[in-house]
Amino acid sequence: MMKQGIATITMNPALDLTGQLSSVQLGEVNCIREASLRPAGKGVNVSCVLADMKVPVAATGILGDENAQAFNTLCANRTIQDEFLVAPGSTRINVKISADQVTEFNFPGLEFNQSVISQLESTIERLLPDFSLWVMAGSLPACLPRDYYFKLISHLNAHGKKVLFDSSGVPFAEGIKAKPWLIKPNASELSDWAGLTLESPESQMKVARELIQDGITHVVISNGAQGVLWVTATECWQAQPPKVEVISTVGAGDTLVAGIAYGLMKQETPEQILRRATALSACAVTQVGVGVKDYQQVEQISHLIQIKQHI
Ligand SMILES: Nc1ncnc2c1ncn2[C@@H]1O[C@H](COP(=O)(O)OP(=O)(O)O)[C@@H](O)[C@H]1O
Ligand SMILES: O=P(O)(O)OC[C@H]1O[C@](O)(COP(=O)(O)O)[C@@H](O)[C@@H]1O
Repeated sequence: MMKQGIATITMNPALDLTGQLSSVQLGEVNCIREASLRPAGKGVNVSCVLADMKVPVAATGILGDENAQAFNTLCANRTIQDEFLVAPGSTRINVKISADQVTEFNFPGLEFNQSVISQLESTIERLLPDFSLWVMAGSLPACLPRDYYFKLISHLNAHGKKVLFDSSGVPFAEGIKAKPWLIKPNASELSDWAGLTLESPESQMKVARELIQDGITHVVISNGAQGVLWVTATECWQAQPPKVEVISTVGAGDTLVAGIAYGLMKQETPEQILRRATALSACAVTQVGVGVKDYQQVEQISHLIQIKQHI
């Protein structure tokens, strides 16, 4: 029987090695004040937030067998259905340095062969009857063809599934050709794709409407501290978070995706969905690592989100 839950696919998971210091001196020795190493990657992060919100969630993707344990433990601790496959080698480590701003180093990822790709595809096949909402997020490791998301999204679409897709660069450009149900580029990823500088809500809305005409249902554009613009064929909503203390912006986009997925799954109104999702992502930047740490803080911030509907 179909579960009321969400499945996530992370083709390129990562351990995030996060360090904090007051300022980075390029070309010098920089001593890190606080450090942490956590299992992450876009779909993994989305899964953590959803699991914290008590959504049944299954997470799949391909890990390196040398450091898969951290992900397996995360799934066990957060009650995430662990559907990860392993291939020989090490899952990549991405480095995130928080100083006056965050500098991120995202590494290319694991190399694996066709046999593990076939295992992943069989896993997806097995999960298909259980989940109607699928989140596919992040980069693609170099061993996969650049249009691999096109293939996966087309397959899920053919089975009547709703795909929430968040990627960048060529994998994003190729993936959206399959018309996922929802996409969540940030403003700069959308600008890169369009070959334009999309700074104003009006210019973003125009490009979003073109994508919608082409067959995508929801275009959610995230804009850092400036919030979110959500466009459908008939509506356009904008959310502005309040000013918050920023500790790390890593995982803010993934938290937003989780919040939107949650509200859509619960069939809430666009305003309810956007208010909570924006609050969740604003709270995410006040902490290191993803997850809902303080529900009261989310509730308080949700009342401070300014929502506007464009007519
Ligand atoms: N400085 C900030 N203050 C409040 N909310 C923020 C801040 N930065 C990000 N957010 C929230 O997180 C969402 C995603 O952040 P963004 O940086 O646009 O995504 P991505 O991580 O995908 O690049 C934003 O739309 C916003 O709601
Ligand atoms: O798959 P990519 O695009 O290389 O990104 C992976 C990185 O993005 C993150 O998922 C964070 O993403 P967001 O800041 O966009 O939410 C990190 O945990 C991870 O290191």
